Amino acid sequence: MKQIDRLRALGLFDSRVPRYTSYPTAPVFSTAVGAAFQKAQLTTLDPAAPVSVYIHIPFCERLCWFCACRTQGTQTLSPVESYIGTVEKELSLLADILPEGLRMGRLHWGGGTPTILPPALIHRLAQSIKSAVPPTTDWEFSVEIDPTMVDREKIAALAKEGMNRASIGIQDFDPEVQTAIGRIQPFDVTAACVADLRAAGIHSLNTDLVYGLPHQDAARIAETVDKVLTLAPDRVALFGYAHVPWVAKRQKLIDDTTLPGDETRYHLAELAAQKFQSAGFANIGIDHFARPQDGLNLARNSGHLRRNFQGYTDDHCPTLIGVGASSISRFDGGYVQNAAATAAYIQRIEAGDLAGTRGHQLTLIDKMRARAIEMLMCDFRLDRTELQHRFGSQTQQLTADLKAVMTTYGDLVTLTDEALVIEAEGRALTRIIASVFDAHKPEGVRYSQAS
Ligand SMILES: C=Cc1c2[nH]c(c1C)Cc1[nH]c(c(CCC(=O)O)c1C)Cc1[nH]c(c(C)c1CCC(=O)O)Cc1[nH]c(c(C)c1C=C)C2
Ligand SMILES: C[C@H]1O[C@@H](n2cnc3c(N)ncnc32)[C@H](O)[C@@H]1O
Ligand code: MET
Ligand code: SF4
Repeated sequence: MKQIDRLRALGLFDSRVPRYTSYPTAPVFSTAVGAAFQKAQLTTLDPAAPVSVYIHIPFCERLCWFCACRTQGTQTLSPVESYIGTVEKELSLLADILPEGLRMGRLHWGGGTPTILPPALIHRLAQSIKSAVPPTTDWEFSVEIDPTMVDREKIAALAKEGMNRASIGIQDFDPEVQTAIGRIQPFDVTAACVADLRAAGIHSLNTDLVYGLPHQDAARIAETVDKVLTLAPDRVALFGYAHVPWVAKRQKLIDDTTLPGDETRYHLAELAAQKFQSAGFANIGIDHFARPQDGLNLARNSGHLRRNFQGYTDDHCPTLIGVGASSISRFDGGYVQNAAATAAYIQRIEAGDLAGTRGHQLTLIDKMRARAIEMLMCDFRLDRTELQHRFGSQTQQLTADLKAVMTTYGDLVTLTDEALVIEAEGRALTRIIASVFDAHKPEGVRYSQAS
């Protein structure tokens, strides 16, 4: 049987499984966990362990039709300015309850489009964050940047506040693909943005690409990859297009008859991956590539690669504090998500409350399954020895799942007393294999395709 037919028979094109940027995944969160839990977790943080901070900016000037991120369109700055005022109030609520001496090891601004902020607002927001949670001396500050919505002044403002990593959205350079996703982004504009970021001292530059977009074919994705290579990024994310118009309503603007079929989609991903490998990039997890000396590859090589809401990371801070509408915090005890709609978030903060509305309290078994799934997503290897060391006899709970994986995926995986390993030919099935260890699969949630 051809490899692709074998993968098809095992459900590659029919399975609908999460991307496991957390376990349990966000759709499983319940309203039983909210602001009270958030407050309890924040007040009891260990001040000696630096935290990561994520700031969500849910605004874009343009709304790309393919995009599944939580964001809203705006043509004026007034809602953005008033939102930043609310974020500052949330930061001061946090400062009131966080333990004395706590430091920020990582800061990430995402969205939406953080670069919709003019320089004055960039400075204001950065200062408010630093006064709520002062940075460590070796902190990292990364920002998601839309090359069509940024200029030298904004980059200079971000660099002055300490930005040392950046991630730019590219998706695809082909004009017909860009038209079909409602996102026009000339190569020249992107290249100028990259030059400005490098001149500002960015040492780790990521580019986001998407395969499976309307009208994409082998020649077009190959040309996009060649153009991306001329920009010399340090990291590349190559996401499979998630067509979920029932979640992201704006995707209804995409004519689904122009989407590449399952096999084409698979070959587009393979082709792009091969080109990045030939250019010297290392494979990172299921959908990232990194230069050998980039932190992401160093983390992978030393077994320190982790998965969080932004995808793969070398962040080692145990706690993530999410600030802004819909942002998710991760504490040792569990996850809390702020009110998702911007209006509801503003109402909560302006009333003087924390904005947590949904979440999940982690049991010991959840933590073990979370780590098992993270290891498969990061290393294609579930290290039984590590789990045994951390979770003792609880690991027996995984025996039936390990057996089920062996029965179904047979020669694509290897099971020993030390580890379950997904072999190279089986890696396309990683999300599906990880889902065997998911004990919280929700009823009625329709995830995107697994390939
Ligand atoms: C920044 C971009 C994206 C974020 N999520 C997605 C992208 C591309 C993709 C995505 N997330 C979800 C789905 C649907 C189910 C699936 O196919 O896996 C898709 C296509 C689910 C999801 N992820 C988060 C939440 C809250 C949900 C539930 C759906 C919803 O209510 O939106 C977590 C989450 N996703 C993103 C962020 C910034 C985030 C946490 C704050 C962005
Ligand atoms: C933050 C990054 O998420 C990716 N992104 C946004 N929407 C989708 C989607 N529907 N499917 C896959 N990737 C997506 C883009 O590459 C963006 O730059
Ligand atoms: N909004 C930016 C862009 O599209 C960053 C990636 S999408 C959150 O380029
Ligand atoms: S891709 Fe970026 S710019 Fe486009 S809608 Fe999504 S967040 Fe906004």
